[in-house]
Formats: sequence, structure tokens, C-alpha cells
Amino acid sequence: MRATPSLLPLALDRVGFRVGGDWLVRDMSFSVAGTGRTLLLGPNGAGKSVTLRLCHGLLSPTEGTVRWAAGQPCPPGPGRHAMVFQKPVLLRRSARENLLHALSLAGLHAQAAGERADMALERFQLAPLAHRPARVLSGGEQQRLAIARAWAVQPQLLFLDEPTSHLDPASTRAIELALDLFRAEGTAVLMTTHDLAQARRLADRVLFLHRGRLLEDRPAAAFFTDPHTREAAAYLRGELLD
Ligand SMILES: Nc1ncnc2c1ncn2[C@@H]1O[C@H](COP(=O)(O)OP(=O)(O)OP(=O)(O)O)[C@@H](O)[C@H]1O
Repeated sequence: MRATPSLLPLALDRVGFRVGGDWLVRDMSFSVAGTGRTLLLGPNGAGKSVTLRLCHGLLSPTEGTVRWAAGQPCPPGPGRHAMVFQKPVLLRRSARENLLHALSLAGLHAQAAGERADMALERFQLAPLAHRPARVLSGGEQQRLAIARAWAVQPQLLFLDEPTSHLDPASTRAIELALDLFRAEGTAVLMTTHDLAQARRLADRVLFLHRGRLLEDRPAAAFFTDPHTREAAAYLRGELLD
């Protein structure tokens, strides 16, 4: 199912997003390629979720461009990139049917979809819950299902918006381990979190945002040991930013 040619890099060029008179994101330029994990960090209201939504095509830039490798402003077809939200968005169907629905949208025929759905249920330890209504699953199980659904369609790029903020440590760990499955399949990850310990565990690269602007774009190890901006240093010390 992996689409060719590659969708990546995803490139944002001087992207701005305005609501009324307020610029929520301004002058944002970066690109994502390869298979690494890029963490979007920054204080509340910095513009992280808006940036993810601009990347995923849920919002359109007021200025600047969001382009994929093919040079198209709009991503071509479902399944090529996927997004997992803080609160999982699931259909009123069984766990397995949620997977089948996504696979059908991604263009798989019934037999292939069934095989892939069962593989996803197995990989994400959801097989015993396959026929349970998705909406009665626990929060951690629902998030695992949302991630299994994203994995099933083999995206080239996965967006995650604070995927573990409502989860206990064990469920958080399960989600972090699940991200290894994406790496093994060659999926790049762009993710937000407020959990700095998690960011240190997961990040290859950090994009640090403050007040809608990208202040740092650095390899993770360098960012955490030697932040270049006053704002990032204060954020890492746990101080409130003005
Ligand atoms: N549709 C909207 N209309 C008006 N303002 C919005 C809209 N969406 C977001 N905002 C505002 O834009 C700013 C950035 O929001 P965003 O959700 O991207 O921040 P964030 O960095 O993800 O914050 P948090 O860590 O708190 O989730 C916030 O001040 C928010 O109130």
C-alpha cells in the first residue's frame, strides 16, 4: 500500500495563520523528511497544535505554503499521512471495524484490509478487544486503537498531538513502544508533548515554538543540553514564559 513516489519532504515556507487580527503562527519554515521523530515543544498557546493542523491540511495557511514532495499544496489521497489527536476520534463501531473503515478509505480490498486489521490488532495488543465497541474501551485502549489505525494505513508521516496527555504511565509507555513500530516501517513522526522526559526519550530533533514563531530547530541532544534562545532555556528550566 505504501504510496510512491515519496510524499516527503513536507516543507513549510514562511507559513502564517491568522484568526481575526491575531497571528497564531507566523513566518514558520521547516521541512520534515526521512524516518526520524521531530518533537514540537513550547509553552501553552505557542502554536504547536495549529502547526500540526496546518501540516495535516486541517487548516489552510493565511500566508506562505505547505508543500509535499510532489510540489502539491494538498496531500494526495488518504493513508499517506495520518494524525492522532489528544482525545482519540473513533467511530461507533467495534475496534476491528474502526480499522477496516480506515483501510477501506485507504483503498484496500476486503481481504487485504482484514489481514492488515488483524495484524494491527495483534501488534498493538488489541486482539482480545477486537469486537468490543471502540467507545467503551478505556482511554489508554482507545488511544492504542487510534495509533493502531494510523499504523495500519502505513503513513509516510504521522502527526501526534499530545497523544499521551490523558494516559497513565503504563499506557504512556505502551504508546511510546508503539512508536517504534512506525520507525521500523519507515514512518516519520511529528509530535507535540508537554512531557519533557518523554520528549528526551523520543526526540531526534526538536522544533521549539514560542508565540507562534519557530525559535529553534535543532538536533534533540543539542537542544536539551545547549538551548540557543533565552525562551527555550527558561522553558527547559520549567519557568513561565512571558
Ligand atoms: N480556531 C482558533 N481560533 C482562535 N484562536 C485559536 C484557534 N485555534 C487556536 N487558537 C489560539 O491560538 C494559540 C495557539 O494554539 P495552539 O492550540 O496551537 O497552542 P499549543 O501550542 O498547541 O498549546 P497547548 O500546549 O496549550 O495545547 C492559542 O492562543 C489558542 O487559543
